[in-house]
Amino acid sequence: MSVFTPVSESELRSYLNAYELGELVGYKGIEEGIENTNFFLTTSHGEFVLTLFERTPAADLPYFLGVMDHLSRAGIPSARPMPRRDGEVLGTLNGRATAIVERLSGRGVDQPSPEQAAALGTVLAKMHKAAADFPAQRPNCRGPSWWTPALKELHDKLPQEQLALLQDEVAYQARVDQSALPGGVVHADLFRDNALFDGPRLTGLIDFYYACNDAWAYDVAVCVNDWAINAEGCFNASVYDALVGAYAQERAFSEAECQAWPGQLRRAALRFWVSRLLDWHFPRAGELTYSKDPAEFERILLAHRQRTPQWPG
Ligand SMILES: Nc1ncnc2c1ncn2[C@@H]1O[C@H](COP(=O)(O)OP(=O)(O)OP(=O)(O)O)[C@@H](O)[C@H]1O
Ligand SMILES: N[C@@H](CCO)C(=O)O
Repeated sequence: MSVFTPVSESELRSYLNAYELGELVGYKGIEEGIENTNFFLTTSHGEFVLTLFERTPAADLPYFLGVMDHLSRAGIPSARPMPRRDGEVLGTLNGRATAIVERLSGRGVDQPSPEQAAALGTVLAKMHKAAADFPAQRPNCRGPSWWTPALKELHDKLPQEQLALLQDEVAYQARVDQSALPGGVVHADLFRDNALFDGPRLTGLIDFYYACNDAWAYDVAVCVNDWAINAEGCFNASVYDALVGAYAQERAFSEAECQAWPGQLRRAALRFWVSRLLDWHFPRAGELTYSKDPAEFERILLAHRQRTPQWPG
């Protein structure tokens, strides 16, 4: 259950006075999601999602909401933030920074078909191109300056073998030159639960709260690790081919990206292995939600270190 901050009907009615979204018809807490408090809202004007930001740093919210707004205006299926009467997209409710965005149709997928993976690849490449003129910048907060102290924190929690693997991978990543890779705004967390589908049609990209400026190939690698590789580290060849093939058709990888591809897959695996280890060993006080299994990403990283696929093409 992920309603960390309850909201009463009267609090919500009063909060909605700041918007031009009509009368409240109903609302319901959303159980999925482990970072923020989310509600589905129905008003006389339509369907929306209300988010009370619990963990996301307030200073970054204008960037995230700006990216969503920019992309939805460019025809990418991301939820448009609803402006308040004063023109702002952020408000405060029960002590939390709060936003209302449009509710997108569709549902997440657990086992994507090649068709759905291709739809994701196409939209991801379009998203990268559409955000190329987004003016604001935000560095990736899950890079070397984050995982180096994270490993120190984890030092006493992990067996020597895991620590050695993590340290070796961090050392490898430090030798990779990212500067030659083209990039821009990336989603950076586009797992299966952050894409909504209606059958084969991709109807929504959600949860832009790790979006940042980074290499585009890294964003593709984050997707591949979750969409095309199972928890044992085995590739699903048809999903992989469909995803990267559709991406490449929309935006071809440069020579530098092709060469960097194996390292990007490893970087993406390292990032989520470390964040899951932190969530596992240092759960939030009062946490009621489950932590995701860190070992999945250990296996994925090991698989990449043993036999990484080259970029097809
Ligand atoms: N704009 C939207 N349209 C439709 N459904 C949405 C929208 N935003 C969120 N949802 C629903 O709410 C759920 C939780 O949202 P989200 O994934 O953003 O949660 P979170 O707690 O902020 O992040 P995380 O997934 O990292 O835990 C999603 O799984 C989806 O069902
Ligand atoms: N997508 C992440 C959680 C949210 O950042 C994971 O599966 O570890």
